[in-house]
Amino acid sequence: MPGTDKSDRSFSAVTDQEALDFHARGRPGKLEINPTKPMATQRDLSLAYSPGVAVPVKAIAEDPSRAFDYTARGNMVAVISNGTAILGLGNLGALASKPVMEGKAVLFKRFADVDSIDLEVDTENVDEFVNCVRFLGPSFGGINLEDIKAPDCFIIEQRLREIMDIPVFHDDQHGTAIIAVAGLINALHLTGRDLKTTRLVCNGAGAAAIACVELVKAMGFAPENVTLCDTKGVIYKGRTEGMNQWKSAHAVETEARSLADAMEGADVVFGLSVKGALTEDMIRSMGDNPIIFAMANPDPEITPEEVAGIRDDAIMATGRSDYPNQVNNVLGFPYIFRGALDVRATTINDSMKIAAAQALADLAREDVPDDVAAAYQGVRPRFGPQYIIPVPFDPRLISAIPAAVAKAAMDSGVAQKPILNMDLYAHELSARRDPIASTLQRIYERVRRHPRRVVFAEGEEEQVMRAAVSYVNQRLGTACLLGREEQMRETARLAGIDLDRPGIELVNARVSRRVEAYTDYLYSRLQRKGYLQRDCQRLINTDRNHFGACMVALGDADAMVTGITRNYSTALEDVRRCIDVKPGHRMIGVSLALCRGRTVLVADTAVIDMPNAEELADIAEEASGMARRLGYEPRVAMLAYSTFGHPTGERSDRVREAVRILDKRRVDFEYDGEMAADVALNADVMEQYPFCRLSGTANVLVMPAFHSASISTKMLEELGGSTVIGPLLVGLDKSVQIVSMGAKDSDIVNMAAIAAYNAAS
Ligand SMILES: NC(=O)C1=CN([C@@H]2O[C@H](COP(=O)(O)OP(=O)(O)OC[C@H]3O[C@@H](n4cnc5c(N)ncnc54)[C@H](OP(=O)(O)O)[C@@H]3O)[C@@H](O)[C@H]2O)C=CC1
Ligand SMILES: CC(=O)C(=O)O
Ligand SMILES: [Mg+2]
Repeated sequence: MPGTDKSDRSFSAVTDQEALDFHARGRPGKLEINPTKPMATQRDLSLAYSPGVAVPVKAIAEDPSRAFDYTARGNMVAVISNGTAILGLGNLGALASKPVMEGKAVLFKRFADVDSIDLEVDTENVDEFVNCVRFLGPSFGGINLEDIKAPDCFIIEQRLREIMDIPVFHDDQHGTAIIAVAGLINALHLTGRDLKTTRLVCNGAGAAAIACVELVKAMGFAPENVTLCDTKGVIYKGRTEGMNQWKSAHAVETEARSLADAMEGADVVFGLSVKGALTEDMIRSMGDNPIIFAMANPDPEITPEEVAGIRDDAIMATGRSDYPNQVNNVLGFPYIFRGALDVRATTINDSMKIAAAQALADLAREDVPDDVAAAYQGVRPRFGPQYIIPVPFDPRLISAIPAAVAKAAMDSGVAQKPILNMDLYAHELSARRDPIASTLQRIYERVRRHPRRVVFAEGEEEQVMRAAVSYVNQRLGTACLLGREEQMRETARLAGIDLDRPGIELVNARVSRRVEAYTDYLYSRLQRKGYLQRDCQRLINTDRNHFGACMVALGDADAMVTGITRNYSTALEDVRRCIDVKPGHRMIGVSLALCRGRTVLVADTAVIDMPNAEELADIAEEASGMARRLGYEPRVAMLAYSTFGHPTGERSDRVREAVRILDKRRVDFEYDGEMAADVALNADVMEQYPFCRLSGTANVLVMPAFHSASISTKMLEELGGSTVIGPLLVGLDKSVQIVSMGAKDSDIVNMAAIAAYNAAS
């Protein structure tokens, strides 16, 4: 079959403990609320609260549409569940559904910049549930119903749609149907099938299943070719047991009574039931080139490995992210609501759903550009059986799907605020993408393609062990944990960490056969700096930074990460005794600051205390090289307290001189200065200097000295709510990264991945 690649689980599953730790760490759960206006002064309080707040209150009372101007309503969606059908886990109650609902709320934000809050409603009574939700309408721009069992979900959604004037969308029905249909359109195309004669069996007759079969019939499937099955078997005409009106509407005349009967010769099977519901015999009995969407979560009705074991002509999809072809409603709900909110749609109608499905299907057929390939494990996918649908991290989704949905809303007359310039809208949509996620994604995917052996020097620390396990689980390479084996095993046992897995190596410096080689190497470097052979031997035997750095220096490992037990400068001194600066380069620290959707690189945040003009020019060169390696085209601002000569002062002269040096060096990136931070970062302020050579606001900030770099990045983090990654060490001959003391396991993995990435580049 064209385009078939070897089936490949793209990245690791997580352990139960990792999942619990992830949710428990820091502030428990996955969500918090942040104000969007300052609330610092008496005046702020007077504006935000009494008396100022009375003004928008009266305006909204006069004209309800003003709520979209003066409140968060227009970008706010509630994810509401009673927990009666949580994923494929069944009815576990409202409270137990909260992790899933928080997760959906976070996905709204992450993928489409929609603010979202989860609401768990503790009732299984349909009237109570409807009443609860209907009165919440003024709070939200949309309602996303989730994991409510059939048939209650049909009644609830229908009634809420009738009484509410905002979009009400049951994700498990329509979200799932839209994505499944998008995948199906492409799978039918690849197998050359005509949908009028294609036979589909759907196992499960609940929320997701009923919506899917309704949509495939709306697409043109013949009703007699679509067979629904539930726990009682085939839903045939005349069946009475376990029926309801929604199932009856899809009952067929057939002799088949069991799922196995129905599957014989079928072209397509949709699994929307529970783990393991499809057997190998059933799959064997299907027609040629069968299309198998096993969509139960978290575990599918049958696994891709099981299918691959019995036939090689199937197009296989699951609801999970760790197999190719993820048919999951995460591809739909964030973007569908984004489009609906942006045109202030009163509802999400069939035209909008079909537009979303078609846009998704079309996207999978397009060539994948370079910057998108990273989202696909760095392997550029080609439309085919292993790639019938884009992955959730595909950065094109945010512009393609909402635009299609918004246009369909306008064309079908449900948009209250039409978009006038669709090109501009597509551009605005792309700007909503979270840039750090793409950057880290790119780094991780590149390392996955070139897995690296990384030394985790502080291997006895619990969070370092967790980071090492995560590094290996994510298929980034081998993790060498340095430490005393007994100590590491005991700590791991107490913390419930499993170190006995392929890819984790425990390295004890005291008994290593490489001690002699490392000692000789270190002695050759330090003998004229006051060190005796036995001093070097002691360093190698007892100091893990020295041992680890020598592993990297002598090629026994590709990269190293350290830093949680020692301050940065001490760790750096240890490393520098073993590793040189790359010839022709200067060692600096670059921090990545991510704030309100913007990423800036700040340098030098680690090494040179008070750089002279020459050194500032070097910093600009190193930082711009790093920016390029991370996928940014550098626009470097040489920062000072003054801008282009005013006010004057010795510190600014040095920065101005650095700009002249860069001019002489004829470097191949944009730079200018000296300039103040607001000129560098604010386009309106920059406009006051029309001669400024930067083509846009700066994305690389060269600070005049270490102290200003360190102070400003820490302030950004503590006061500005920015995420700061780094300092990343740049310019060393071998790849080493130093985390800050007390770093969390997730920070350590990120740094290990960056170290591995630098080793590869
Ligand atoms: N990939 C995705 O994006 C999505 C996947 N899903 C998955 O679909 C499944 C169903 O979810 P949802 O529709 O919301 O839940 P519902 O509770 O509404 O429906 C469940 C349906 O599954 C049927 N069922 C349960 N066990 C079996 C079995 N062994 N054989 C045949 N049918 C069975 C039930 O039959 P009966 O009517 O006889 O009780 C019922 O019809 C879940 O696994 C969920 O994770 C859901 C939404 C999105
Ligand atoms: C994905 C989803 O919504 C579900 O499995 O219920
Ligand atoms: Mg769901």
